[in-house]
Amino acid sequence: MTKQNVVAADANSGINMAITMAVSGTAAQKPPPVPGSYITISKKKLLQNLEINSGGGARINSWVDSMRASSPTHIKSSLPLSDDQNSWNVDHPSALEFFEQITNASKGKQIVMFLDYDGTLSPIVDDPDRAFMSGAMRATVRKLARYFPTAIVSGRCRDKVYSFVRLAELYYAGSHGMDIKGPSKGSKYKKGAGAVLCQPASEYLPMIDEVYKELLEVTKDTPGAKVENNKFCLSVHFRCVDEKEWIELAKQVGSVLESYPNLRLTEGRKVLEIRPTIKWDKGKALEFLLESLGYANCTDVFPVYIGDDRTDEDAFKVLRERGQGFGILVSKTPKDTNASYSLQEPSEVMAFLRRLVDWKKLSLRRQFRMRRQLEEIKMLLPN
Ligand SMILES: O=P(O)(O)OC[C@H]1O[C@H](O[C@H]2O[C@H](CO)[C@@H](O)[C@H](O)[C@H]2O)[C@H](O)[C@@H](O)[C@@H]1O
Repeated sequence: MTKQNVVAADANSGINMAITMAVSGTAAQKPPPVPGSYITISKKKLLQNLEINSGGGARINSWVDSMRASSPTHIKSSLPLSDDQNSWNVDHPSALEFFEQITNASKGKQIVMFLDYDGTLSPIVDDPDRAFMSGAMRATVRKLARYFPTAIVSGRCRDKVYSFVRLAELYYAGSHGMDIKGPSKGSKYKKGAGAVLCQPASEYLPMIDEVYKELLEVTKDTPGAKVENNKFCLSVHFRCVDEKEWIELAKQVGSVLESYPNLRLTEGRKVLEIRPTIKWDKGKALEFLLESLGYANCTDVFPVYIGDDRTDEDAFKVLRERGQGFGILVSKTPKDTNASYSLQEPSEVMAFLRRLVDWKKLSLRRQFRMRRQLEEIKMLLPN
């Protein structure tokens, strides 16, 4: 594990490590995963290693110690952050500071915008039901969608994220991309008039509902735990759970998932995410949306994906592999990422989106002026 990766650990790295150790054995056997990385956990292994049935109390205590030791407050104080920060700034420069480099790279191409919601358009808050985006952000995204096809790609249920964003002219990919719908009105990029375009996990709906109820039941006595039904996937939030209870919560989740081999567990920001094992993620959703917009095999498309979470890495990776456009990671601290640029927080995302709109307006005006001048020159020329 590099120093940079250690510093990058989000505040949920503790439970990350607990689950990783639950999966892979003790801390000494294997290093914890790179904090920015995307982990998929086999429920069987999770359960076995948590030793729910064989009373692995001592081991669990040592996990808790590791969780405490790995939380950013403990690490930050003992590492020279500035070195990491410096190399991070070089490798993932600010998309605001390097704005011209970005727009130059997009010249002659159609920019398509992909925006994650939580932590990108709205600040992270304790209560997931109150993660509202500001009116100013909404106005900015509305303007953005006038100039570029724009999609919201979220782990949340599509209806829920729509109720926060409230812009009918956008594409929405909810449930980590497993529920995609086109703009219902007001978009020149509209395809399929608000139709549901893709729901690759629809057969999982009854199972997800069942697991939701079971998770509600098993976690009901864990103060601060919150289970969120995101339609094709579920979230178990531990942001408000005392660190001492994290292992217990992981056990509770493991005990339910044991009976569902077709579901997998991944992690977000202080949240355990349960979803179908199908090969579908935000990266696949991005590809699907590009295809729906008619840019499947185009070289003149420039997708820009802005996100803050591990699940956004799938989309960053797709862009890197396609060699098209780029990802922007929203983060204040260095993280292991496939994004090319960074922005620190939602307010910077808004500033970046505004600049993009202003830049586009200006270049359209320039194009218009040039066309008019050409027309005038043509008129002056003899036939
Ligand atoms: O893909 P996203 O739009 O980023 O959704 C990922 C998860 O976001 C939400 O949880 C996160 O934001 C909450 C509100 O700020 C915060 O309380 C929580 O700790 C974060 O993990 C959402 O509630 C989850 O269902 C999404 O999976």
